[in-house]
Amino acid sequence: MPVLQFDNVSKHYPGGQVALAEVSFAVEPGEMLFVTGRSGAGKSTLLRLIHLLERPSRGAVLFQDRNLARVRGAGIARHRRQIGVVHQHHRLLADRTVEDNVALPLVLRGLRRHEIGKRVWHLLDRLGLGARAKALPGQLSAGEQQRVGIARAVIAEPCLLIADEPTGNLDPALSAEIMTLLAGLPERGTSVLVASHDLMLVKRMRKRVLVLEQGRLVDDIAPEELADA
Ligand SMILES: Nc1ncnc2c1ncn2[C@@H]1O[C@H](COP(=O)(O)OP(=O)(O)OP(=O)(O)O)[C@@H](O)[C@H]1O
Repeated sequence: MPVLQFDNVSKHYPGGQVALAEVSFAVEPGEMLFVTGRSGAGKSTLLRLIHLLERPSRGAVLFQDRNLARVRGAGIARHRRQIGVVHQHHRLLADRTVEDNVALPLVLRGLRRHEIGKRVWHLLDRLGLGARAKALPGQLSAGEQQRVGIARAVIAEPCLLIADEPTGNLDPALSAEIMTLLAGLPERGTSVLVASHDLMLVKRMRKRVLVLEQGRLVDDIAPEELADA
């Protein structure tokens, strides 16, 4: 069963702007893929539909075989808890330590303090952030801040991780590092969907690539096709 499926999805914003037009694709458990395209191609809209910040004008978005059109009210927060989100700007809480920021999704799920501490420290260690656990976000470099943002997004082991331009404000070397982290970090079984306009960087990752052009899905490139890119 795909973790995520877009079935002929169109999105028109009020005012008539067509952001997505008849987009169909499926994402399997554990798959990593990129969505790329120029500014305005519809990448953010696609992610916003998954996170229920927008609703399709036509067609259906299915998450684990469930049509999201049926998810309403309190179900929206429940749905969002199953998805990890990495933002372009990390959106960490400035007055909380790295450790507390990463712990937050587990605190919201009501896990015991001891269990939270264990999981947070284990993940921070894997990310090379162990020594920064007690620092405030403002005391970290941009790359470190983004790594903390990723840690927070994956700590609760979501079945889907989505990232909108996660390297938007980082230099090329750091961008590659963050993309590699996104590809390798999630537990097995977590699917990862990353929106990025940086086609060169995306191609180098050798993963499946969806290409959007003015809201249309014009290409769905398999990793094998990128072997010589
Ligand atoms: N809230 C909105 N109201 C009206 N039009 C919108 C809205 N959000 C996006 N759009 C339009 O929909 C189209 C797709 O926008 P979207 O933000 O999804 O593209 P994008 O590929 O993520 O672009 P970028 O890389 O610049 O973030 C654009 O033409 C945009 O102007």
